[in-house]
Amino acid sequence: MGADFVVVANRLPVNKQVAADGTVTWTRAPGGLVTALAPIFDSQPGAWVGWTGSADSSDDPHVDGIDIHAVPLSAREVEDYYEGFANSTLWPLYHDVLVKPEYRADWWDVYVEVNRRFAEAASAAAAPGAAVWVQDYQLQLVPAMLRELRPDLKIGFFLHIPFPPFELFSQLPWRREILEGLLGADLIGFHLPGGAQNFLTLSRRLLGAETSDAPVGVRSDFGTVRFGDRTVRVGAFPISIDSAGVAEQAAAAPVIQRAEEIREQLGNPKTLLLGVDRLDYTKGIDVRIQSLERLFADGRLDPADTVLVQLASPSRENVESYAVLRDTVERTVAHINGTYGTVASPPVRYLLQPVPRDELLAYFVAADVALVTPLRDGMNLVTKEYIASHPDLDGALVLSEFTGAAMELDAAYVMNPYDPASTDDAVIAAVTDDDAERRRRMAILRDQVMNNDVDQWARSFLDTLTEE
Ligand SMILES: O=P(O)(O)OC[C@H]1O[C@H](O[C@H]2O[C@H](CO)[C@@H](O)[C@H](O)[C@H]2O)[C@H](O)[C@@H](O)[C@@H]1O
Ligand SMILES: Cc1cn([C@@H]2O[C@H](COP(=O)(O)OP(=O)(O)O)[C@@H](O)[C@H]2O)c(=O)[nH]c1=O
Repeated sequence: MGADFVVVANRLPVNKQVAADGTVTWTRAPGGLVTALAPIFDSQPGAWVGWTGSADSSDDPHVDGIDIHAVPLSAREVEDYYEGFANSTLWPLYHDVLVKPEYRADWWDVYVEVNRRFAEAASAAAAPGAAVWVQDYQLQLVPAMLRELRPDLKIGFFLHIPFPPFELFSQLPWRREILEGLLGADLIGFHLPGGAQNFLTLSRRLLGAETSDAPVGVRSDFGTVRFGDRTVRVGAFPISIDSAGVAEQAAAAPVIQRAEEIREQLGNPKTLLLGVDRLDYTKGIDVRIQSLERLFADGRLDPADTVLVQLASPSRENVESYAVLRDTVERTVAHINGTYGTVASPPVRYLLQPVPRDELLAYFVAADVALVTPLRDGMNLVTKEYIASHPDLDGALVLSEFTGAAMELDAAYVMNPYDPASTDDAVIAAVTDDDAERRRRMAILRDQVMNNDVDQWARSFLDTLTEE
């Protein structure tokens, strides 16, 4: 039978709970993608193909409204496919080579094998003529593998991270295979027109494919690649959040009360700065902490009335570059607190734990300034969540120009994370500008975020994929 709509992603949208008596229950994970696709799953039979997140697990999760197809991964596959090729080769290569990508043929072989398994699971899950939407860099070979198994399907692919230019992508020993894998799709989506443009150039220069010349627009003016006897469309679809949902949750009385409590617990500082990230070297956590140290040293900010809360969620902990980053961040935090703090009031509060949704929203509400300073980031949803949490137009956003979000949110205090002066000046302006200027900027940011939500993202991609 099969489903008319199938999502294929590295991770399944499920949470596992084990009761004291060992009973296991599964719930839908409240992530962005599953929220965006919920109305689509509610209106037609839908399936989701993905990994549970645990190695060597025989878990077979069930949740309401989505037909879950778990793809099990062995411990060795997690090492070679997920930590290896996905996160030690592709992730750094696609993020401006911020750390040196490792090119290993044994990792590549396992990446191919795991992608084949995902393609087979998707093929088994899909009804005749179904729309299948493949997600992200972990699964770039799935479109072509799936097309070979099921030429009847409409296949879409969306890349959630930046797509690099010719000069960087060409380093990859398997560059042709990746492009050919992606070109199995009918529609390939990127966050930004620049990523789509890079893909067109690479298809032309590395595969000799015939490509369109006109600039790619946002949700419009799609590019084309003629590949074999098919024409593949290429477009820009910037992802967003459930803007109204976040705004509503952030305005709830318990969240507001918790926000006040947080400020009180921090000693009611004049300025509360906030960073919220996976602990990833792309996120520029070190950039903002070093800026704070300079601003204290130069006397431009007073450590007695400024607090930075950095919430860092552990990520990819078995990958060495992540361990190195953790060490750097923790040494810098200790240095600033040792130099500029007192025992009772260290200026940097650092938490290395995933923070649950409601608690996170309370931090967004509480913060005077959000510091989003990545060296490179596909979009950065935290940015949009912070904006949606400030209906009263209080709050200010310092935003790196190297995030996808910066294309839409240029009313933020935009900074260059590679330029210490630009970073410091943006932080100071966000902290010291008068209320009128901060509110003027926040009003423009809110207009953009509230009028462009994740539902629009999903619908615009899927409508484009399925239109005749
Ligand atoms: O699954 P993990 O290895 O734990 O990593 C978490 C996710 O990180 C990446 O997120 C990206 O997608 C966001 C939404 O489009 C975007 O805002 C952000 O800039 C990207 O970094 C990754 O792409 C996902 O596949 C991971 O699940
Ligand atoms: C640190 C932290 C984050 N979240 C939530 O996770 C996502 C992060 O999305 P973003 O696009 O900013 O970046 P990556 O996908 O990680 O590269 C966002 O929705 C955060 O609210 C969380 O729930 N808990 C955490 O501790």
